Amino acid sequence: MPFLSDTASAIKSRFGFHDHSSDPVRSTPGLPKSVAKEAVSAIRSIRDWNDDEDDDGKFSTSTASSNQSFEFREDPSFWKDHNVQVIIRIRPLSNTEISVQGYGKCIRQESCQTITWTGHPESRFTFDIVADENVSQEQLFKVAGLAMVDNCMIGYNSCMFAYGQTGSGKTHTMLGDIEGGTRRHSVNCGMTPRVFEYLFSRIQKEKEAGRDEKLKFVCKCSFLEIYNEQILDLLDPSSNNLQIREDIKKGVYVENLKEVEVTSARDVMQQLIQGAANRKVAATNMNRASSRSHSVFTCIIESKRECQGVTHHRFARLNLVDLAGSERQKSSGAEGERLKEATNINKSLSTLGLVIMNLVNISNGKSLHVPYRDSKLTFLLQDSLGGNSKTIIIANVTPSSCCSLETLSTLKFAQRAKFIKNNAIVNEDASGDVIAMKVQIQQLKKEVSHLRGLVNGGTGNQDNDTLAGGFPGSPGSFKWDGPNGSFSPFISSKRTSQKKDYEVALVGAFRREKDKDIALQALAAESQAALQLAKQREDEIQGLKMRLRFREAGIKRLEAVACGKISAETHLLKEKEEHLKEIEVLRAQVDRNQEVTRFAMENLRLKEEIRRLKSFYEEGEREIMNEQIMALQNKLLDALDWKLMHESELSNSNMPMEVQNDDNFLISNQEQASPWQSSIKEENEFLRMQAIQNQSEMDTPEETRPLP
Ligand SMILES: Nc1ncnc2c1ncn2[C@@H]1O[C@H](COP(=O)(O)OP(=O)(O)OP(=O)(O)O)[C@@H](O)[C@H]1O
Repeated sequence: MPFLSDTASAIKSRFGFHDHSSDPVRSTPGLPKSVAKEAVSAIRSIRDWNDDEDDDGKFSTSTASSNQSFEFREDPSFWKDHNVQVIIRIRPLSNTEISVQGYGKCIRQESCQTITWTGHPESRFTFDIVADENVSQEQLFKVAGLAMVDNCMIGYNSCMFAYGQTGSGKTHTMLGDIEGGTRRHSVNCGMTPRVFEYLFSRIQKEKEAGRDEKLKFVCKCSFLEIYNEQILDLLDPSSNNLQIREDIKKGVYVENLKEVEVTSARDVMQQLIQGAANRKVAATNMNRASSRSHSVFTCIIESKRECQGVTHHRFARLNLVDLAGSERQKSSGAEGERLKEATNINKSLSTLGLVIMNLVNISNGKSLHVPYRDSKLTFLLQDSLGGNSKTIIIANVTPSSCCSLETLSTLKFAQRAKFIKNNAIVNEDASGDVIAMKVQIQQLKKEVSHLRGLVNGGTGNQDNDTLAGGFPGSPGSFKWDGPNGSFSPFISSKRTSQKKDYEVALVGAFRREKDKDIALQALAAESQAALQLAKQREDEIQGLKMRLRFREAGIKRLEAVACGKISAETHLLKEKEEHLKEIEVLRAQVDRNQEVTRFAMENLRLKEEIRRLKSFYEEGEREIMNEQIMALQNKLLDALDWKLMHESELSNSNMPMEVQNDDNFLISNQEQASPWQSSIKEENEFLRMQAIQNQSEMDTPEETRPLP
């Protein structure tokens, strides 16, 4: 079983550190170039981030002491194919739990992805990652947080939810020890500070790498709390009951929510500490625990890159959400504000559950309304649930058997969430000054025209902006032939003959296909006939049985006649009646005689054969054969003409000049040569007549041809 001592190398390989150090993008084929470029810089940043990591070695030492641990086995290309990731985080047993319930546990981890709830009945769950109690804050960040920041840098909206019952470790996961500073100061600092430390280190690297591109980043943070279906601004506690608005341009946003520009992880830490303190004060003032409210820390990351006069604008929203405790709030006995609070907390979480359930059903093909607007939380985070976002859900559980049912409920929630399908897109657009755009359009036009030129004749006239020559495949257009785009009349005639060959092949193929169809039909008819034969046999057996019964009845009657029980007359009448019936049965059998069936089948087959031959003759190949025969005939006629011409020349050239001018002598000379010449002539004439006759026969329709 794999141990966490392997985790560091697993994480390294996940991000392609050792194998593809020179070309890290190779592990993610098919990425667009810009995204690939981002990935390269992301991986470089991770490497740098990893290099100055002070507790890298601690993974193995801290986990070596554990009983049984599992490595994180996340697919390196996970976010390329998925938009929602569900992680289970198991926290260690607390002293209180040990004192109440001892070391009894309600869950058993089976692998780095599976976990079994050991209650009754035992239930096994599979998730993207199961992080056991030995997984440190740093490890969890490296598996979940790094990728989330990378996604944001590419321009994807990202969201991380911490879900679980009170005390299961949500705040520990999302914030952890923030008073102690970032990871450099405290091993217990949670996801949020680590995320921002990494985010700003990446921004710094990007800026350094793209100095010539005038790269600018603007990050703005906000921090809010939803309690009792009311929104409180944690960065400005004087404004509460803020309203959620929706705008085509902005999407869903909180009106009048304070946004603070941050330029470093330290800035973010300040805001986080400030917000957390305000949350505590608000909770004390209202006499309630902070676990009854949801907190949402949002950072909007905008980047502007100027390149050749065009501004590329990228935008990503990062939401880090610490949800209220998922246990059911007791409303029995509660009155007034407490009752309202219990109802609202249940409402927001049950709406979250319903939204997830409906999203799962929708992904299974059902058409359902998703009640995003039924709670402030789901309305605000609707993009993160089934929308334009890459979302991570960390479901926190306690292993203690004293919280068995709550843990089961969290596992079930997480299981459902696994089926949510988001549709994340890169938020990017480009704008620029008109002249730069025009230049670009002009260049693109030239490129298009150049390519068209290549397609239409190989000259690739760059200045030709028109569509001269037509599109490839249109009549009169030439096809591009090979990389040099050559074209010649020889190729054209070759193509024509090739075309003819293809036509011939096609006709043959069609004919063969038709033959097969006919053969299939014949087989079907044969099987039909066989079925009929079987039925006929069945009928025959029935007939024989009937005749047997008649015979038995006859014997019985004869016995009765012998005993004097019935008269001979009655017997004969009955016998006659039965014989008539038997004759009917036999007649029916004769009608369905085997021989008849065989002949019928033979008949059927012959009919098909005739049809097939007829179609073969009438279609396709008949014409081709005719054409071929005609071509041969023509060649024969040409050859004969040539032969005749040359023979007459030959005979003339054999004569002496003086003799040629003498008519009498010519005649006598002709007479001299006549036996040999006339036989050749006759032969030629015969062949010529034969050829002409053949040709006229070919031209005459079949029906009108005389019978041989
Ligand atoms: N993975 C962990 N490792 C060590 N300690 C943990 C871990 N998870 C939680 N704890 C500790 O458990 C206690 C409860 O955790 P935490 O306050 O984060 O729970 P919570 O789910 O946020 O509760 P609430 O809903 O009340 O805010 C804290 O003392 C925390 O330090």
